[in-house]
Amino acid sequence: MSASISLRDVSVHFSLYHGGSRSLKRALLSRGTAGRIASDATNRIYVEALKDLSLDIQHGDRVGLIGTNGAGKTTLLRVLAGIYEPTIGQVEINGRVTPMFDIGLGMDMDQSGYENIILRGLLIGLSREEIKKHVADIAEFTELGDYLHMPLRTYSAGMTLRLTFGISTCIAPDILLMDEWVVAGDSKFLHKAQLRLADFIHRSSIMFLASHSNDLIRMWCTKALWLENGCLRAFGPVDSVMDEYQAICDAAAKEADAAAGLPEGSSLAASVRRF
Ligand SMILES: Nc1ncnc2c1ncn2[C@@H]1O[C@H](COP(=O)(O)OP(=O)(O)OP(=O)(O)O)[C@@H](O)[C@H]1O
Repeated sequence: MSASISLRDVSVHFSLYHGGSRSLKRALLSRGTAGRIASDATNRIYVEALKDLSLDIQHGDRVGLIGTNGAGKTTLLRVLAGIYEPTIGQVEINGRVTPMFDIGLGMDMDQSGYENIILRGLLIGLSREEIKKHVADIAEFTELGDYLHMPLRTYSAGMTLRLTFGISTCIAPDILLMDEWVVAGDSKFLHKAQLRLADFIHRSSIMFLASHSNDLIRMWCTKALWLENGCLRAFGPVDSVMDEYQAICDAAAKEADAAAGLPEGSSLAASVRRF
């Protein structure tokens, strides 16, 4: 079966307040957050995290999600993972979705590493029989040894990462959803993880990677999807979308430098480029 994703007029709203404080409501609406905060006929105030998004993603697409802070990247990943239901619109997904962005999702701090392998395995759509076949491989990859018998609350953050990563990458994914932390690290473990990840991504049919790093997007993706204030600003071949995006980021950086009286190419410019 070939994997595919179709989104039709998808919007996601997060309710903020209902009725109540008029002054707070007025303050929020007047700020507007670039038009993101709205209210409906029943006085409900909400954020439009995604707005009228329509998309068709085909087998083989490796999609980089770009946009400034709050653009809607994580919300879109969560919609694709089935964590959020769209408030409006339809999502159709063919293929098994493997989310790799909420590291703690599906993990129980009071259960052992081995028990968590089963819990998270079930979360990523495996049956108990399938999970059992992968336990030895996951245990070997994590190098956690006897710690796998200990409760997760006794693990360091790095040990938890090894476990989560080992479990999530044990199967060939149809649709892989990632945040940049998965590919951006440079510790000894992450170097080892990158080899496994490269193979994992290669075996996936569709991949989404949300990142603020233009280099990572160009390295891993074939297409880029640019979100702006929850709306689709551009979607197409990675180089053409990234060139346009980078030009906008560079212009914003220049403007910020000029406003701050800094020379071009300063650290302020660099930080605007990153975000
Ligand atoms: N649970 C929530 N409740 C209320 N508002 C939310 C919630 N989650 C996200 N938002 C709002 O939705 C918008 C999109 O957020 P989202 O986290 O998807 O952005 P993002 O592009 O992933 O940002 P970043 O790059 O900073 O991680 C933001 O305005 C954010 O404040």
